[in-house]
Amino acid sequence: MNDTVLAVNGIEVIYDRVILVLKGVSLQVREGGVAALLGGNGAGKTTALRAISNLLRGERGEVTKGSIELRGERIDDLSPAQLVQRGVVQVMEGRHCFAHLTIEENLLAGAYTRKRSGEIAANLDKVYTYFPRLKTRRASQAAYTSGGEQQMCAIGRALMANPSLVLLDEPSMGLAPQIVEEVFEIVKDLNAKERVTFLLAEQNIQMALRYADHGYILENGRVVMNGPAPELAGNEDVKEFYLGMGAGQRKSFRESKSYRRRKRWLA
Ligand SMILES: Nc1ncnc2c1ncn2[C@@H]1O[C@H](COP(=O)(O)OP(=O)(O)OP(=O)(O)O)[C@@H](O)[C@H]1O
Repeated sequence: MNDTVLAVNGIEVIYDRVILVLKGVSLQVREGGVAALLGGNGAGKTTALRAISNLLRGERGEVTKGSIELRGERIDDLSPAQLVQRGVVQVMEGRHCFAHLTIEENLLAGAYTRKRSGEIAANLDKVYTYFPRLKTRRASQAAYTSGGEQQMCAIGRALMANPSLVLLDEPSMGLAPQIVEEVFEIVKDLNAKERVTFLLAEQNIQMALRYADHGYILENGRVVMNGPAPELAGNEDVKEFYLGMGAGQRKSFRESKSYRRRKRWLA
């Protein structure tokens, strides 16, 4: 049985017609899974998510090769709004709540694809069940809530559209470790109880690998390694280069010892 919900097949992304940022990225996300796209600053994680949710055009970016499929159907030409209708919602990096609206108004803004008020009320209740902090802060203006609450609001707002696949860009950004953990625990809960599939982009590789079931390590626009999360977390190269557990500083993942050894094997 093929349980792949999202398949990205060898995509190339170019910004401003000349800046080649993704150089043939492929990945799969299975239905009900939590996949993590991992890598440092500028690796191309956000670009990959923008390509999937068709948000590149506003950035003068373009997918120039490859294809993207949702449950076996090409979605490359669908608008972000059509993607939301199909259950694909992106939570952008940096939270992007409407600062002057209250938390509840922000959440309701995420329900614009829903027509029935009963359904909207039920979704709001569901969001408050998963994010009790948001319920407490429902009447507060988003600008005056904490970074963690704003991140929760951004995820909650995405959930108001009843998504089956959430693309979550750097949920840990700028948050204290304890709050990051709280956010990831909620993601885990939503995944387990609501069967929401997640593709998350993260620099916090250690944390992401604790919650994801599969990871893709992106470096300089290419997937340099992928595998089940526990395997990646235990991998010597990953530990050495990304988790800071090895000796010495390396400039690139490609320089870590066994990666080079493996390349020779594969050559
Ligand atoms: N709109 C743009 N125009 C030109 N180049 C861009 C644009 N957006 C991103 N880039 C470049 O693409 C590369 C990948 O950026 P991207 O934001 O996808 O990386 P990232 O892995 O998400 O990193 P970060 O965690 O810092 O956001 C970087 O070199 C960046 O400078």
